Amino acid sequence: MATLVESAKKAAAAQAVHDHLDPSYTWVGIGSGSTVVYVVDAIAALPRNVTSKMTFIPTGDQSKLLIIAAGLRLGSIDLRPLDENGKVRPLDVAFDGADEVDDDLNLIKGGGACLWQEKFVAAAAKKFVCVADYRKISPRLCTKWKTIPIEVHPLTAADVLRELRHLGSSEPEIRQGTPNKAGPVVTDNGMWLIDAPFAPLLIPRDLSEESQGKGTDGSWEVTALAEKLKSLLGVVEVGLFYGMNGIQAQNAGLDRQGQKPVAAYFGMEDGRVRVQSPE
Ligand SMILES: O=C(CO)[C@H](O)[C@H](O)COP(=O)(O)O
Repeated sequence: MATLVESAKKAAAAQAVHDHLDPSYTWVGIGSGSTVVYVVDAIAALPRNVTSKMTFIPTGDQSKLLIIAAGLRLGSIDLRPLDENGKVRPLDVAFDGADEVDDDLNLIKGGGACLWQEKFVAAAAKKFVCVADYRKISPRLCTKWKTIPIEVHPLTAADVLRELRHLGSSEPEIRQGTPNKAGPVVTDNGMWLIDAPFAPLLIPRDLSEESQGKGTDGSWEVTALAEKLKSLLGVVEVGLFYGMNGIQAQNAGLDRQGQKPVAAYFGMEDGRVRVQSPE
């Protein structure tokens, strides 16, 4: 029998696919993790004449195998077509899970070690839709999921750990593959992951104009911390999804800048699905 959490994930996935996978779409991003399995199930259950017109772009080896197993057409993020103006055509929609979602739709991702490709796919989509269960809802990031996953080049890991301690992360650690692999987890991109604990992060409305990205107690605002982490030599990507969503970025005339979802779907304990949209 499905557990409460699994039923919640499944309900959220079904609702998100129903609401956001328009039959006219042709390019669809598929994220990573256990919730995305239900997204793929919901898509595979659609009529074949709908899904056969679509190409599915994975965010790593797990989703690549899911797409193939479901009999859907596999594409690759680096093989997107160009539009009539020579610009790379955005994905119509991308679905992915999250480890924590705050009041402002900022996310922590990377619990499944796929964050770099996940961010590339999310940022390449007009609409990125987050699918999760009730455990992921949180007013501020690093409240329930207490560490930020950071993908680093292995040669730089020791230096990045030192820098993280300077930035206020208590005891950042290289993620280990135990018990399935001796030594560090190696990502789909051949990198290592550092899990960096931080005090709960702030969102812009917590701060005054002159705060410069930090609260009076020294806690970081999401964007300020994400940009600081990204600036460290050897950091490939940070598991904070922040800033604008794809639609907001397009409206601002930007390409590939949207990282936040246009909506987060949460399966709840009582069987309902709660939808969180930008305020
Ligand atoms: O970011 C991720 C993988 O890197 C996942 O989307 C995240 O960890 C959520 O996973 P799950 O659906 O299993 O809870």
